[in-house]
This record gives sequence, C-alpha cells and structure tokens, in this order.
Amino acid sequence: MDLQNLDSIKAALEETGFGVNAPLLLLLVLILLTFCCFHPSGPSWLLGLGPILSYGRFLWMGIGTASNYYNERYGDMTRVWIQGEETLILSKASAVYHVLKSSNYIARFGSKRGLQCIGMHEQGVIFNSNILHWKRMRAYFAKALTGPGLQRTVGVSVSATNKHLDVLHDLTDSSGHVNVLDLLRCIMVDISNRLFLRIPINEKELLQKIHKYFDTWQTVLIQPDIFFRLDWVYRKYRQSAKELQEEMGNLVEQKRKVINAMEKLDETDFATELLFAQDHGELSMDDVRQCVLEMVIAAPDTLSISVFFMLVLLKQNPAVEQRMVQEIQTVLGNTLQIKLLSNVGIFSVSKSCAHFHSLISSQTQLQRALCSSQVPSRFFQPFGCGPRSCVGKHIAMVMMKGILVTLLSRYTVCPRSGCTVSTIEQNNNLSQQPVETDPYNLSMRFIPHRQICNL
Ligand code: HEM
Repeated sequence: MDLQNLDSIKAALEETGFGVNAPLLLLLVLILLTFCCFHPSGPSWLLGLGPILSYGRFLWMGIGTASNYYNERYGDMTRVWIQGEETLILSKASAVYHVLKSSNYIARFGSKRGLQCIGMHEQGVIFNSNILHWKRMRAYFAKALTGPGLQRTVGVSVSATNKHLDVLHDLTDSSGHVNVLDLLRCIMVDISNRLFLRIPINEKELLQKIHKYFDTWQTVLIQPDIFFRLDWVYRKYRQSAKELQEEMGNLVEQKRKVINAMEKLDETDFATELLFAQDHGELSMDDVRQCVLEMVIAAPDTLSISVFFMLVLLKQNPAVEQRMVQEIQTVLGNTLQIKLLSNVGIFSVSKSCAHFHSLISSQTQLQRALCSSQVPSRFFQPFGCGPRSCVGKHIAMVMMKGILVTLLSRYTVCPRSGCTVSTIEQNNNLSQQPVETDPYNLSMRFIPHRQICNL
C-alpha cells in the first residue's frame, strides 16, 4: 500500500466528516497492512495475460502438477486463475485441513460442459455441486459403504483376491513378471461388483471402458466451452464417456430383471436400493446409472494405485514386510485358513479383525517413517475430511487390508531392481498415479512362500 493511497483515505475521511480520527485511521492502516501481508501471492495479472497463462498451464500440465508448480514458485498459498476465476492453491497441510473440514466446503469445481460430458453435472455424487441433490445421493453411498456392507467386505475382498491369484498366469509375461496394476484393478472391480451390483460382468472389457472414461474425465474437467465445439477433438472423449454410461445402463437393466424375477429378496445391495428409489419416483434413471457408475469406478482407480505403492514401499522396508508376514502366519496359521475366510464364519472374522488391527499399527509406523516428522498426523488426510470427504474411507481400509493380507500370505512380491517410489515416473492430474506407457518397469515377480522356504 503506498502513501498516495493513505493520503486519499485521509482525505476521504475528512470529506465524510469523520475528521482525522487517529485511532480509526490506525486501525484502518492495520487492516490494510494485514490484508497486504496475508494476501496470497501468485502470477501477476499482466493485462489479462496472467489469467490466460495460468489457465493454460493447468490444461497443459494437469491439475496436480500445475498446482505443485505454483506452490513451489509462489509459496504454499497461491492465487491463480482457472477459467477466468480467481482460485487459491493451498499446499500447507494445516491450511488444507482447515478448508476441507469446514462446513462450507461442499462443492467441487469443473466446467459445466465437461461435467455434462461425463454425466457428473448435478448427477451422482463425486462432482455433484447441486447441494440438495448431492446430499440425497451421498446418503445412498453412505448406507452401502458402512454397516452390514462393511462387514461383508472382509470375506468378499479375501475371496476375490484368492480367485485372481489362482489364475495369476493370465497376467504374467514370459519373464515371469505380473502386471500388478491390472491384477489389482481386476480384483477391485470384482469386489465392487460382488458388493454393490451382483451381476455377471466381463471384468477386462469393463476395465478398459473405465480406463477410457477416467482419461476423458481428466481431459474435459476444466476445458473451455470452445473445446466442446471442436467436434474432431471432442468426439473421441464423448464416445468414451458414452461407452461406459451405456455399459452401466445395460448392467442396471440386467439387475432390474434379476430383481423382478426373484420371489423373495433375501439381501439388498446398493443397486437394488437405487432401483427401488427409482420405482418410488425418488431418483431418475440417469441418477441410478450414474451412481452405479461412480460406485464401480471409485475403487479400481484409487485402491489399486494405493496397494501398488504399498507393495513397492514394503520392498523398500523389508523389516516391516517381514513383521507383517510373521503376524499373518501367526494369526492365520496357513493359507487354507485364509481361504476359509471367504465363507466368513464368525470365528474367522474375529481372527482376521485381530490381525487387521495389528496390521494398521505396522502401516501407521511405515507411514510415520516415510512422512515428514514435522507434520502432525491429523494433517495426513488421504481421504480428505469434512462434509465432502471420501464416503468410502472405511470400506477402502477394509478392502486394502483384505487384499494385502491375502496376497502377502501367499506370495512375496518383488518389484524390478531399482524400482522405488521415487524412481517410478508419475502423473499428477486428477490424482497421482504411475505412468503406465511401459508396463515393463511396473511389473513384479510373485514368489510363492512355499518356494522361498524350499530355496
Ligand atoms: C485408497 C483408496 C481411496 C482414497 C485414497 C480415496 C480418496 C478420496 C478423496 C481424497 C476424496 C475427496 C475428498 C475431499 O474432497 O475432501 C474422495 C471422495 C470420494 N470417494 Fe474415495 N478414496 C478411496 C477409496 C474409495 C472407495 C473404495 C470408494 C467407494 C467404493 C470411494 C468413494 C468416494 C466417493 C463417492 C467420493 C465423493 C464423495 C463426495 O463428493 O461426497 N472412495 N475419495
């Protein structure tokens, strides 16, 4: 703030009859100074070029990488422009935590045309910014992802993992390396289907469609309107979104037929609840399809990446892996008992729960060792927090543990030599994930424990 401004404020005060009221003036100066000091820095306006350049950077680099770039360059609270709107980019853990947990943080940004393309504009839950509608949708998700649904998850996760480990050769190359990310995605989509939809699916085909949908989601989210008018560019993305939506529409219709053919409904699930709500006029057909779509895509893209990084990290921390395997062997005895878990007897559940608790402590220690010791643990929020936090956070933990315990009880997993979290090339747009153009570096050897013992 310069002296000229101070003089004009003084003159304005005199003109309005306040006179030179020293305490008032001092207070005003203090307020303005505070505002100047705490006003976030960022790229300059540059006759309107600044907003265009910063928006361009977000489109070109992807949301995550561009955010990191601005925070590194201008500090952990930076002002930029996205689609002409002033936007704050925060990287300080305490500030992020403060914003996320605020009851005012209930909407997400995205271009209207982009969200319409992927069916998320005022529909489903993930990017639904129609607050009343989002609240209603979130309730269906919350119901399916907690309570009895959560209890079934242990058995389903263990049995789906075992099923896919039994046919590991499907994803093994000639050098004996497994495409772990694909394996985990297959497991995840199987678990999601068994829990929320319960219809026969072609996992690989569905995963391909999910992959293309996710790519479209990342591409269109903050595009300007002109992008959607360039048919030769946009056509491909519109088509990818439509393919998954149509597939989900078909699966939902199949589900309806199954329900109609049933004499008595023993057990309900997410899709059934939605279809009933549609029958009662509470939800539209598009709502049902979009909610099922979001539920089915939520886990493969988040959990498979998380478990993949856990496996890499475990190899970087062999002592932790060894302790976990010992715990697994002590608690579960042998792999046969793990297979028994798929039947989810009360005895097996309590055993596995006991183990899960000890596993949490190992993981937390691993996390602590790897995260900066300066950051208090409450600021570590992989699932976000507050009203818009991950509605699947509890089930995600159960699924991850179910998969990890089953996997580690049968195999030790070896990434290629030199493959560590810091050497893996990563993308950071909507979420942080390994670059998969060359799956060679990301594949791992699965060595059965029996084989190690015999070595
Ligand atoms: C390791 C696994 C997962 C991670 C790291 C993760 C992380 C997140 C994060 C960071 C958010 C946004 C939170 C915010 O804005 O504050 C979110 C939202 C969400 N997650 Fe997850 N998630 C995971 C697994 C899952 C699973 C398994 C499901 C469901 C089956 C799920 C369903 C959702 C949904 C529906 C939302 C949107 C909630 C809303 O907008 O109201 N997530 N997740």
